[in-house]
Amino acid sequence: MVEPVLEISDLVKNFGALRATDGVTLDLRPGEIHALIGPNGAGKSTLIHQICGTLRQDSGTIRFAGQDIGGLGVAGRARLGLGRTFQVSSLAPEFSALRNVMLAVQAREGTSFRFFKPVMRDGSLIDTAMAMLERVGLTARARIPAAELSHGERRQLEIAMALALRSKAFLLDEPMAGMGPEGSKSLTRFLDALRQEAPILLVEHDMDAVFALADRISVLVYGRIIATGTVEEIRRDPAVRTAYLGDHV
Ligand SMILES: Nc1ncnc2c1ncn2[C@@H]1O[C@H](COP(=O)(O)OP(=O)(O)OP(=O)(O)O)[C@@H](O)[C@H]1O
Repeated sequence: MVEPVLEISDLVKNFGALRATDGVTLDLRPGEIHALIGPNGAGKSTLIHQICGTLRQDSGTIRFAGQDIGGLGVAGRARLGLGRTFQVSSLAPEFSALRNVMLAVQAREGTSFRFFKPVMRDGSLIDTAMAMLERVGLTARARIPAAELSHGERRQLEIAMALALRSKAFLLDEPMAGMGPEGSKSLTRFLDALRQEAPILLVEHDMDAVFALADRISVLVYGRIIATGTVEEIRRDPAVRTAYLGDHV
């Protein structure tokens, strides 16, 4: 079998008396979109935060690109190629789309964030960043401050930044949230192509997008994975229908 890019084993996270992650085991394989679905409060965001390092697990292991990343912080994991976009955006809102991507390119190359001026004069950095913006369809918006971009455009910008970091896996937390039907459709097409770049762990409530994109789906309920399978397997699973899908199938 092909080696997974990301391997989570028996992960546990408690918030006081609440077990938000209850023995989660899942993996992400090269080239796939693995969707993580489940009701509100099931623990999806908590899991993503433990993978990217903003929360530490109480027990269990997370292996990424062949190594145990449990001891690394957010920056160390990002340097290894863990690319993420969040429900709450991590963009610098006052900077242009182009400058945000340039900072990501710079971070990949290990240059300090402080030297903005020389960076803006570096033609090759601009070219690299513009190429990323072109990939996500934001060329015409390159000089617009991130704060003035639409919600959908900000999501595309975050993906351009993840591309700039040469991510080996993408963690996407509800990328469709707040998008209109057109935005969702075009983001779905984009994510479909993005999986060739790196596999995607996709947390998403939009079931049209999940069913269109996912190679595998895991269903999280009360911090536990109750089923993992293909779209058809998950649609048919009686426990999943009872716990979550109901009318969605
Ligand atoms: N920092 C925290 N302290 C205490 N409880 C928390 C904390 N973060 C999350 N929780 C609780 O952990 C559980 C899982 O929350 P989480 O946000 O991970 O769920 P989710 O599946 O992402 O939900 P949604 O689909 O609404 O985003 C919830 O009961 C939530 O109230």
